[in-house]
Amino acid sequence: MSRPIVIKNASLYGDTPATLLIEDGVITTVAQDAASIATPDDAVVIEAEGLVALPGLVDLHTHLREPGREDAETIETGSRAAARGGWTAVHAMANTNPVADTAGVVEQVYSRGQEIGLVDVFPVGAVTVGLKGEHLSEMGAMANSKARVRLFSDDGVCVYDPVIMRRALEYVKAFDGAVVQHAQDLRLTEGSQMHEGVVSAELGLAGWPAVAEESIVARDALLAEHVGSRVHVQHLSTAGSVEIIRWAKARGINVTAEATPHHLLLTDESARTYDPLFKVNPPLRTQSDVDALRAAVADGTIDIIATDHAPHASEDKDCEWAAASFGMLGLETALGVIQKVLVDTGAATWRDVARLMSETPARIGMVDDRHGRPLAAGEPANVTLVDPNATWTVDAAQLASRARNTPYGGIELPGRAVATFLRGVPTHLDTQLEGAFA
Ligand SMILES: NC(=O)N[C@@H](CC(=O)O)C(=O)O
Ligand SMILES: [Zn+2]
Ligand SMILES: [Zn+2]
Repeated sequence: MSRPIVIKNASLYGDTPATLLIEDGVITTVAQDAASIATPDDAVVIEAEGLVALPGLVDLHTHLREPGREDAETIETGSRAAARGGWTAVHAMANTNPVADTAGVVEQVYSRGQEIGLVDVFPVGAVTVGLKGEHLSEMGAMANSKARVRLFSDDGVCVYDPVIMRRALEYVKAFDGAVVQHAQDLRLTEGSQMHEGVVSAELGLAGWPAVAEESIVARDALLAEHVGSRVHVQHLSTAGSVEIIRWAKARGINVTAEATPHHLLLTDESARTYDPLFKVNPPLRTQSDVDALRAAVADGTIDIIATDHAPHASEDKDCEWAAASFGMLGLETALGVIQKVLVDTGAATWRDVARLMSETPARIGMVDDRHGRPLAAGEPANVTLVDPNATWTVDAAQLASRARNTPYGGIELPGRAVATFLRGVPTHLDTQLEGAFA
C-alpha cells in the first residue's frame, strides 16, 4: 500500500489554493484550509504553493511505434515521455507493424501499457485492414476485447473511400464509438512536402493545399450527419477547416476536432530552414491559419488539444527534406507550448486547459471513466502539478522519448509538469520534489 500524499496549497485549476489528501489512489479530501486536514503520520507532504493542479492529462493522439519500430519509440519510453509531460492516459495510434487491426494486437498494446504502469495506454483500432482503405477491420472484436476500443482511425492515411467511411461510421454506432479521421485528400496531396503557398513556391517544394484537408472535413461531417454517427477530426490545420467545423456544429452534427500544439505555434516559414524537424502532416500552415486555430480553441469550436507525438528514428529525420518522414515529438513539450500560446496570451485559462487536455479528450475517448474527472473528494487521484513560473530550454538529448525529433530544441518554454500522479502513484517527479518521496 502506497503512502498517503498531501498536496499542500496548490492552485486548483489555476484558481483558489487548496490542499488535496490522496489515500490508496483516491482523492479523499479537498480543503481550502490545509490545517483542517488531519495529516496521516506517514504522509508525503508536497509544498505546492504556486503550482497549478490539473486533472491528469489525456492525449487522444499519440504514436508509440510498438510493435514494429521499437528503434523510434517503445510503449515504455513513450509512457515515460508522457508521464514527464503531465499525461496520465494516451491513445495509441494504430499505424504500427503489425497494424493494430485485430483484437490480438490491441490487447497486447493495452496489456504492455498496464504492465509498465506509467500511463494508461488505450489502443486506437485501425478502421481498415492494414490501413489499406479497402476492407473494414474487425472493429467489433476490438471493441469487445479487454482493450475496449472505442476509437478507430487509419491515422497516417485518410479513410479516403466514402463508402468505407460511411460503413465505419455506421458500425461504431453499435458501441458508441467514433471514427477518428486524418483528413487528407490523397489525390490532391500526391508527392506533397509542405503547405502549398508562397513559401512552397519560393522553395520549390511540392505543396499540400488547404483544400485537401477541408474537402475531407466537410465530406465526413456530412456523412456523420447522414448516418447519425460520431466523427472526430484529427490535427485540424487550416482556417477553412475551422469554418467547416463551426458550421457543422451549428447544424447539430456530432463532430469534434483537435488541434496540435505545433499547429498553434509554428508556420510554414520554418520550412525555409530545410530542416526536416519541421516536416509534418498535415503541414505547418500560415500565420492566419495559426490565428484562426487559436481563436477556434478559445471559442470552443476546436474541442481539444492533442499532441500527435510522432517519434522517428534519426535515420528517418537526419536526411534531406524530401526523403525525411513526416512527424514530430510532442508529449514532453505540449504543456509548455500551450501555456505559451494560450495561457500567457490570455486566450485560455488553466480551467480551459483542464477541459482541452483532460476532460473533453477523456469524454471523446470513452474508454475509461477514471480519467478526465474533477479534482474532488472521491475521485481517482490522477493529478498533474504544473509550475507556471518555470522556464526551461528544450534539450532534445534530455527527452525521455527514444526519438530526438523535437522542433523545439534550444527554445525556451514556460510551464513544466513537475509531478504526475496516476491513481495516486507518482509517475513523474521533478528533481525538486523527488526528495519528498525519498
Ligand atoms: N503526423 C505525422 O506527420 N506523422 C504521423 C502520422 C500522422 O499523424 O498522420 C506518424 O505516424 O509519423
Ligand atoms: Zn494524421
Ligand atoms: Zn498521428
